[in-house]
Formats: sequence, structure tokens, C-alpha cells
Amino acid sequence: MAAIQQQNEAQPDLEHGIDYWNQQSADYNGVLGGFGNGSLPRVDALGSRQFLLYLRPDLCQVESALRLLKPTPPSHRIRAVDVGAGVGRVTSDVLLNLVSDIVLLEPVGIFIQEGFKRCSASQEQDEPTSSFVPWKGMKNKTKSVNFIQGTLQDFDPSHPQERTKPLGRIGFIPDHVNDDLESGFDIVWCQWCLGHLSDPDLVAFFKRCKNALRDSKSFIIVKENLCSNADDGGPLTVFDPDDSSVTRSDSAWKEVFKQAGLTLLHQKVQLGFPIGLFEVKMYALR
Ligand SMILES: C[S@@+](CC[C@H](N)C(=O)[O-])C[C@H]1O[C@@H](n2cnc3c(N)ncnc32)[C@H](O)[C@@H]1O
Repeated sequence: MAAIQQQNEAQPDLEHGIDYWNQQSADYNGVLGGFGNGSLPRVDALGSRQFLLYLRPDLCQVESALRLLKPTPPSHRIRAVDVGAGVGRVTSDVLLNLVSDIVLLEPVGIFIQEGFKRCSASQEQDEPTSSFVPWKGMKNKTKSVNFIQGTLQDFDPSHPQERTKPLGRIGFIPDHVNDDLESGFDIVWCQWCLGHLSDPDLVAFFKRCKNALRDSKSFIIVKENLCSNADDGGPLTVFDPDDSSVTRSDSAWKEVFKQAGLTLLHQKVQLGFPIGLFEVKMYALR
């Protein structure tokens, strides 16, 4: 097993990370480090949707089936979990376009409350109140978002409500809500939050996610910043003391995937982001 080189010895600190995010504004600008008002959110969401549809072209059919079969939803509902979800940006702009049920996990109170508020408001109103993409399927209650406050370290997607604080479900309510939550996920979406975990915590988290995949078509998506590999091409991480997170190189990510027993199905660099940012890559794993 390759040793991961670090530019310094510091490791992510859970409380420091959460304190940092508590100081940011509960909006796209806050969760995107000041890049919430330009093209980045739209480019990011389009890249993510393309990546998902490459892996699961059938998700388009789920969307059209939901429209055609209203008000009776199709028997096979596609379920995703959006972890470290901030104000629900990925949920609203990526996942609700393509899947039927989402569990949104976020530890920071101001972020998850904002996501919950926007999602509730979209049930009542004909048009979204902001320039955000509407929460598709919320108004007619064909889709659902389940809000859970908790950390990646504590979260077990096989038992989403253990060691977390369930805040409520908006939209579609199945007959057996708890059974539904415990029956595994088609997609686990992890974006711009895994740097808050040390390697051992991340490996353990991935193993729990792998166990919670619903079937042979299910996968985990990791969309994260990359630093350069070490000079010899080996894994490297860079620590950021501001938010107490690590940025991993491509080799460092692949080393962690290997330790977690995950197979890489597909990978793609996100294009079109402003110059000067870290490279961002999407990995699909099972
Ligand atoms: C850069 S924001 C990204 C939010 C969202 N994934 C997005 O792409 O819009 C990082 C998020 O990670 C969350 N976070 C930080 N530490 C965490 C932890 N230990 N467990 C879960 N989420 C965490 C923060 O609260 C914040 O919402």
C-alpha cells in the first residue's frame, strides 16, 4: 500500500471544520467559497447531470415516467443520498432532476434549515422564489427530500436515522417511511465535503456507503478538488488550516478507494470552471 505524502502533518478536525462552515452565509456563495453568483453553479450542475446520465441513461426515463404516470408514481423509485449537502444545491440542481427520493445529510444547522425552508416553500408556490432551479416534483409531491442533520463520520447510509437528527420529509410520503429509508441507495453523492475526513475515517465511510448500495446498478459519486500528485506521481494531500480540510491528489483519492475496496467505474474532469481553482474531478465507484 502506497504511503500518502502530506505537505504537513495536520489532519482535519471535525469541530473546526463545522465552526468554519457555521461562519459562512447560508446560500450558494457561502457553500461555494464566493463563487455562487457566477457561472460555476450552473456549469457544475450540468457537468454532474451529464456524468450521471452517462452512467444511468435510464434516469431520464424515470423522470418522464414520473410525469406520465402522475399522480401514481412508478413502483421502482430511484433513491439518492446527498452528503455534506450544504444548502441543498446538488439536491435541487442535479438530483431532483433525475431521481425520485433524496436523503440530504448536512451537519450545519443554518445550511440545512435554509435547504429545508426553500424546499418547503417550493411545495406551495407556482414559481421558485429565487433564481435557483426549481425543486422539480416538490409541488406535485411526486418526489421527496428527507432532511437529516449529521456528520459523515457518524452517518451509516444503511441506517440513515441512527446517530443523526432527522428534521423531516418534504414531498412524496411512502406507505412505510422507515422501511423506505432503510432499503439502500441507488446513488450516494459526495461533493466538496470529503476533505473534512481523515483517510481512516474516509475509508470507513466509503465501506459503509458500499454496504448501503441497493443493487448492481448502484454507485457512489465523488466530486472533489484535486491537488497535484507528488513529483514521483504518488499520492499527496495538502492541508487547509482555514476550514481544517485536506485536498487530495488523484493518486491519493485512488489509494483511498482501493483501501475501501471500491472499484472505479468512470472518471471525468469537470471542465469550464474559472481559471485559478483546483482541478475538480468526478469519480463513479462501486
Ligand atoms: C464546500 S461545502 C459543499 C456543500 C455541497 N456539497 C455543495 O456542493 O454545494 C462543504 C460542506 O461540507 C459540510 N461538512 C463539513 N464537515 C462535515 C462533516 N464532518 N460531515 C458532513 N458534512 C460536513 C459543510 O457543512 C458544508 O456544507
